[in-house]
Amino acid sequence: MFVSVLEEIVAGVRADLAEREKALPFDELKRRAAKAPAPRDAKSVLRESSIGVIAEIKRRSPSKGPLANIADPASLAKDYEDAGARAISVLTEGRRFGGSLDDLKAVRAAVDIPLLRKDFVVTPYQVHEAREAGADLVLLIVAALEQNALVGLLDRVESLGMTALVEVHNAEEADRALEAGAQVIGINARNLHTLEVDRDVFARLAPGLPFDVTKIAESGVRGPGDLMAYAGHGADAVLVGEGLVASGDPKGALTKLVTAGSHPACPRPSR
Ligand SMILES: O=C(O)c1ccccc1NCC(=O)[C@H](O)[C@H](O)COP(=O)(O)O
Repeated sequence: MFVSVLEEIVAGVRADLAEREKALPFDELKRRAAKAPAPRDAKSVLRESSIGVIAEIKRRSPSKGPLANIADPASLAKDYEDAGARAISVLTEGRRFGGSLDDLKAVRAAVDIPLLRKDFVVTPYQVHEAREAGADLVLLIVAALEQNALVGLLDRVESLGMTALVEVHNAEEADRALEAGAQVIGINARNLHTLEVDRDVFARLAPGLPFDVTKIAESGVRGPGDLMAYAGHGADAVLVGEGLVASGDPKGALTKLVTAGSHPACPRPSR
């Protein structure tokens, strides 16, 4: 039987999750999450009048292997914040991306802008973990979730005051995201089953989304030209990992993107 990359990742995530659930009962986790400082209003931050950048902390990936030796994620996050990132994405998956919830906690202590827990969230337990670690946004990948689970997790994220970034890669997934009530939709250029990157997916799907849905272009941004192209197709923000962490100068690379995004010649998100 063919097992896709996404299915393999989710199987590992579930195994690791079972260990954490044994170590910390759900009720206790919920109590701790309820005591965390209130989440930031990421929705408003992502709907400013110029295209924004969500800068990602990404050590390695299934598609590229090792990308960057990030010994101090808090310091990288501070550089991102100083360079004008609108939000920071922290990959917390350990096996394939080398991330952790400790990374998220360290980043939370270092910056004030909204934080995304970027992981393969399949249970409510992970949503409360995200809140406890200080996340303001939680990624929900439509391709990894049955519709009932997607609806339940989205509701859980919002009931904790956070924002769900609901990720899609094709028209059917976009319909499912809208039916579930998603208000912030990430269109990922990367097919998570095959790892192929097709930057044209955003241009194909974004026009079919309602104008009041916030649209994030994910993956494949390697420089200002890609950001400008996504802006031309109506993106409110781009989510960038490899193009920053593997550049040798993440702060400089982000500054170039932010400068391009705020240039008068850069198309503005349409409202
Ligand atoms: O990056 C991967 O290889 C990958 C493989 C399987 C599932 C998810 C994967 N990446 C997560 C992401 O969506 C990206 O980290 C994010 O969009 C940034 O992409 P990029 O700028 O191309 O690093």
